[in-house]
Amino acid sequence: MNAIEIENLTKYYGKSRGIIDVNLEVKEGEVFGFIGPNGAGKSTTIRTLLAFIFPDSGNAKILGMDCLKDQARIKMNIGYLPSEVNYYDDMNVRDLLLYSAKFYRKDCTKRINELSEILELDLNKKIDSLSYGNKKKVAVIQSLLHEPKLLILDEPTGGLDPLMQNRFFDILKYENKKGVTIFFSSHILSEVQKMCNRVAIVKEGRMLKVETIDRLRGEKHRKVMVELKNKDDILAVPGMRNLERNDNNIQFLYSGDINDLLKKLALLEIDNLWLEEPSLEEIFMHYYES
Ligand SMILES: Nc1ncnc2c1ncn2[C@@H]1O[C@H](COP(=O)(O)OP(=O)(O)OP(=O)(O)O)[C@@H](O)[C@H]1O
Repeated sequence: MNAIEIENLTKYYGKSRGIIDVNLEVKEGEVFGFIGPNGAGKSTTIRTLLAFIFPDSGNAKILGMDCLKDQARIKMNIGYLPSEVNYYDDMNVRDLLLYSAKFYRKDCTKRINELSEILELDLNKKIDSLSYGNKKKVAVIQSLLHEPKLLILDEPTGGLDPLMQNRFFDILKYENKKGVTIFFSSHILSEVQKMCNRVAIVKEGRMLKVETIDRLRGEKHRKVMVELKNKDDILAVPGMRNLERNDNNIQFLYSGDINDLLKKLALLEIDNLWLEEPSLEEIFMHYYES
């Protein structure tokens, strides 16, 4: 079964575009990344899934349940971490977490204690007195305390320092090993690379591509930098893209046969040559550029 199924989902805010015709399937047990620049439509997709806002057209299912009709049942089975956390309350952290646990009709005390220990969060502190990062930890625990089958995380690492980000990722890896599906949005490629099996790329409200991380890497993109002796020489090989040229220096991404490239290069006088593995950021860049 798919943990998430989105079909032709469209949402406008008045006349302005939120998301257009988004289709997506996330399989049970996957760690799925949802990546795109600011304003691409990640949060809109997630908020529509959670029925915080309503789509203009299309539909979505979570764990086989309809996102609009079955939203109460869905909320019992998923954990959600919003990108921005806001708490205004003079409760202490423990009471707030126990209060949210009541919604699930479960005793979550042990789990709250374990998670707060891993994240070094003092449960006796008043929620109002916490820094943003510590409030984010409260939200992380809130999303996990009832042992949900699916975690929906909207830019989850914002506000957590690098040590806590690592602990958080360790928690996610552990949960995933237990079978929990994880769907998380991010504009930070390295964290997607670290965590995900598959990734969907979203741009200007539309889905551009769904790809496995292995495939993206396996497409054998190479970053090529050539310093030519003669600035008028031309280098053109099928498979070149993101070409940047500055007098004698040429830089591009190459996904063709390396032998074809070497044959072309052998015809030119070259001062220097670098071949590198591009970062995912560089591989993705052409999806983001028009
Ligand atoms: N409440 C709103 N009213 C009007 N337009 C909105 C609203 N929320 C989002 N939008 C618009 O919808 C589009 C998608 O925004 P969304 O927040 O979903 O993107 P995002 O990918 O989550 O970006 P970010 O990383 O900046 O949160 C943007 O053009 C944004 O301006």
